[in-house]
Amino acid sequence: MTEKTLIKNINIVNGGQIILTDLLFDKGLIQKIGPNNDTNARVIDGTGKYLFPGIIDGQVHFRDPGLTHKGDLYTESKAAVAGGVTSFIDMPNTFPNVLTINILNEKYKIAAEKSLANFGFFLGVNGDNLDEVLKLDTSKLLGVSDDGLYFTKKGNLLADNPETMEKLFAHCKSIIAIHSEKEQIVEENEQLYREKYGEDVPVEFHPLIRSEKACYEATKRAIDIANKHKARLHILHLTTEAETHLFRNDIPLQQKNITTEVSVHHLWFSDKDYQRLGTLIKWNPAIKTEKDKKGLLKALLDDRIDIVTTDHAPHTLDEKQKPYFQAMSGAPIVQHSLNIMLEFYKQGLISLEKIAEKMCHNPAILYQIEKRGFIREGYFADLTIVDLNAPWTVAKNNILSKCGWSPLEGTTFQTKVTHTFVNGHLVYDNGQFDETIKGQELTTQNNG
Ligand SMILES: O=C1C[C@@H](C(=O)O)NC(=O)N1
Repeated sequence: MTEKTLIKNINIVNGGQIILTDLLFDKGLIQKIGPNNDTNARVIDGTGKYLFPGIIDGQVHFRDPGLTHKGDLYTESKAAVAGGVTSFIDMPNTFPNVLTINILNEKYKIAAEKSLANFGFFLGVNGDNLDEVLKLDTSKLLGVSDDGLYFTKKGNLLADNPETMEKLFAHCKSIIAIHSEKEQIVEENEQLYREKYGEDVPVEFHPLIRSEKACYEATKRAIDIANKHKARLHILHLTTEAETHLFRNDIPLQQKNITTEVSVHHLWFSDKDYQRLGTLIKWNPAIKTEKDKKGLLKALLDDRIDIVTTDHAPHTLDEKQKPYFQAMSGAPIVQHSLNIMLEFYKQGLISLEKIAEKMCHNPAILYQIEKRGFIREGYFADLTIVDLNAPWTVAKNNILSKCGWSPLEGTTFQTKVTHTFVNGHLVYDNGQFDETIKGQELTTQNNG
C-alpha cells in the first residue's frame, strides 16, 4: 500500500527553480504542491532538505538474466533506489542477448517480479537481427541499442558496419542509442601496444587504445548517417571534448534528432586516476584526460550534452583484477551518481536546478516517458529527498551492488539520500528498505 504522505517544509528542486513549500501525494500520484495541513496524511519533515524528482538513469547494465553472479534486477535496483534513482533503462547485453521481442518481454516479466525501481529495456540491434528488428513496429519500442553487444558479437557490430547503420537509420522509428567507438581503430591500437608490452599492457594506455580518434570518427559518422536519414540518434556515454563540438545547443531538447549523454564516471575520473585505481576504472569508452573531463562538464552545462547516466556495469573483483586485456570493462556506480553530481554542486560547478534537469527532466523528455521526471500534480510520486550536509564515506559495508566493491571506496561525499519514493511508496528510508512493492514498467508516449 502506498500511504497518503505530506512532505512538509521542503526545498523542491524542479523546473529550473527551488521553492520552499509542502507536497502531498496519495495513491502513487502527486496531489498538491503548496502549503498544506492535511491531518490524515503521514507527515515527513523536510526542514533543511531538498526534494528532487526521482532520478531516471538512461543507461544501466543490471545483468539479469544470464549474468546474475555480477548483479540482478533485485540487487542492482536496490542499489539504485538507495542512490535516489527511481527509474532505469537497461541495456541488451544480458544473456541471451536481447535480440528478439520474446527475450525483451521475458526481461520485462523478470523485472516486474524483482525490481524495486521502475524499468524500461532496450531491444538489442546488430548485423545479425537487423532484418528482424525492421519487421517490427519500431515506433512502439522505447529504443534500440548496440551497447555492450560487442562482448559476444564481434564482427557484426553497428560501429564496424556503415551499411548496417544506413539500413537501420533509414527505417528505424525509435531512438537508436549507439555505443560510439570504431572497433577497427581500437583493434589496430591494441595490436600496437601488444607488440610493445605483450598481454600485460599498463592500463594507463587504455585511453590511447580506445582513443579519441576511435570515438570521434564513430560519432561523426553516426551523426552524418543519422542526418542523412533524419533518424533519431542518441550517442551513449560521450568521453571526449572533441566530440562535444558535434552536438547542438541552439534548439530545445524536444526538437533535437541527435542527442547525447555523459556518464558520471567520465565527469569524476580522469587518466590521472589509472595509477591509483588500475583496471578498476577500465571502462569502454575509456576514462580520458583532464581536458576531456572539463570539456564534458562544460558541454553538459551549455546543453550540448542532454542527460547524465551511469552505464552502471557491475563485474566481480576477480573479473576486474586481471591483466589489462583480460580485465572486464565497466564498474558499479548507480548508487552514487546523485552523490557525485551533488559533490560538483558543493564545489560550485553546477546548480541543483541543472542537476534536476539533466538527471530527471531531460531523460523523461528524451525517452518520452509519461508522467515522470518532474514534480507536478498528477505525476507519479517518484521522489528523492537529500540532505546536503551529511558527510559519509563509501565503504564495503555500505555498497549495495551485488559485486560488493566500488571504484569510489574511501570517497567521502558531503550529501546523503535520505528517502526515495517509487510510485508513492517509501522504498528507501535512511538506510532501511521496504521491498514489498515492486517498480512499474515505464510507459512512453509510444507504448503507453
Ligand atoms: O558499454 C559498456 C558495457 C559495459 C558492460 O560491462 O556491460 N561496460 C563498459 O565499460 N561499457
